Amino acid sequence: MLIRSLKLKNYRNYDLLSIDFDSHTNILYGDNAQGKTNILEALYLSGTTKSHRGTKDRDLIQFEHDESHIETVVEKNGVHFQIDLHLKKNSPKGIAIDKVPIKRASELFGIIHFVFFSPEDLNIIKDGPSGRRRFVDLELSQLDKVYLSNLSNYNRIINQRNSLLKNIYYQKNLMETLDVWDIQLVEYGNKIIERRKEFIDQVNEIISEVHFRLTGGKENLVISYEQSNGNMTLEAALKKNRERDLRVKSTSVGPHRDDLCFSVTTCFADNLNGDPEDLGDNSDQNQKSDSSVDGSYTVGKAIDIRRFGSQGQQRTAALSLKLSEIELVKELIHDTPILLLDDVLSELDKNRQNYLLDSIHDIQTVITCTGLDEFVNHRFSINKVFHVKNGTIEDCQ
Ligand SMILES: Nc1ncnc2c1ncn2[C@@H]1O[C@H](COP(=O)(O)OP(=O)(O)OP(=O)(O)O)[C@@H](O)[C@H]1O
Repeated sequence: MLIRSLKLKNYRNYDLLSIDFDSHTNILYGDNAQGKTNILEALYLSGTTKSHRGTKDRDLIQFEHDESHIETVVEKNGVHFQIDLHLKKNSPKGIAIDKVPIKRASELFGIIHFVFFSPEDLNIIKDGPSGRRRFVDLELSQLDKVYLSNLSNYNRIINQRNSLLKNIYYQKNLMETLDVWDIQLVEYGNKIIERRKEFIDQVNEIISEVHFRLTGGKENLVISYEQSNGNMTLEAALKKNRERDLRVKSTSVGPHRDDLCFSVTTCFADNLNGDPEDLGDNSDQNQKSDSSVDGSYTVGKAIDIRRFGSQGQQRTAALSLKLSEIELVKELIHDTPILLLDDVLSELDKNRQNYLLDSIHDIQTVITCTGLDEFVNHRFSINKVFHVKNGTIEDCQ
């Protein structure tokens, strides 16, 4: 799949924009706050109907306007599709495929798939659980229609249950209705947990090798899904926490409180084979404890890098996660997704930049940056360069 073109009208800081993309590497460069990320956001919106920044539609519309238009032409299996989004200040957005209006965003499924990579993604392990849940939800919402529908039902139920918990404080007779919400919460919650676990299993099949190579053979990385209900069933945990929920007027267990754990084991190689270009900057972070000897290297104790990892270790694991996401999406959709790289290169050291650029040479990519030095230094082949300046674009090649 490829993006061929994008047109914007009254979107963020663009009055009018028309841009044709190359099928390989496209660079948008310019100073800060000129509108580079706005273009990536508009592309992402045309595939998912949502802003990657979580911005509401009304804030995407250009100041002092009531409506905005995004028109994207994509190509899939040699066939062109035109996706139109019509954002309105006071009513839901209109979406059309080839000028035929669609009712549900899920009808866009399968036409286009984006992987968005921003500097915030590099902090996914260091920051709190909400970013990690968001990562899974954003990806699964593009991969799985049923998941998207279960998630929106679940979120609706959580909102209803939380407002009920508040109202019970004033109207005790409402207590009887709590069971009805709990039954539905368990039904959708379990479906979400099951699908997330399956997704994490799929990521694990890829990430261990990616991470091993990225750290020059020094680390193994495994992700596990952590349920807020621990070993209890969701139903039992809801019952157990009911008193507390009523007191704090909020639902304390369920997939909206779950997390991902990132465990790293360090490999102490006596005679490490392969070609560890030394990417690791955290070799002394782990204590050599509880070691067991496995062939030519010794494996240290697993540590939870959310709590005990060095910053470098956390960022490398985050890069492994993103690279694995790209690989997994490729496998699952039997096509290459489109990669949107928002000023990520400047956040990485030379070796990791190299690794990332090498990994994406076969994917259509739109990259934002403030300068072109990184690409020149890496002799990375660029197919199209656009200079972004204050809501206008100049085609440089
Ligand atoms: N609704 C809106 N209407 C008009 N302009 C907007 C709107 N929302 C944001 N902007 C403007 O868009 C610009 C920011 O654009 P963007 O986030 O794409 O910057 P950028 O070029 O990616 O910058 P950086 O390199 O700092 O990330 C700012 O000038 C901001 O004022």
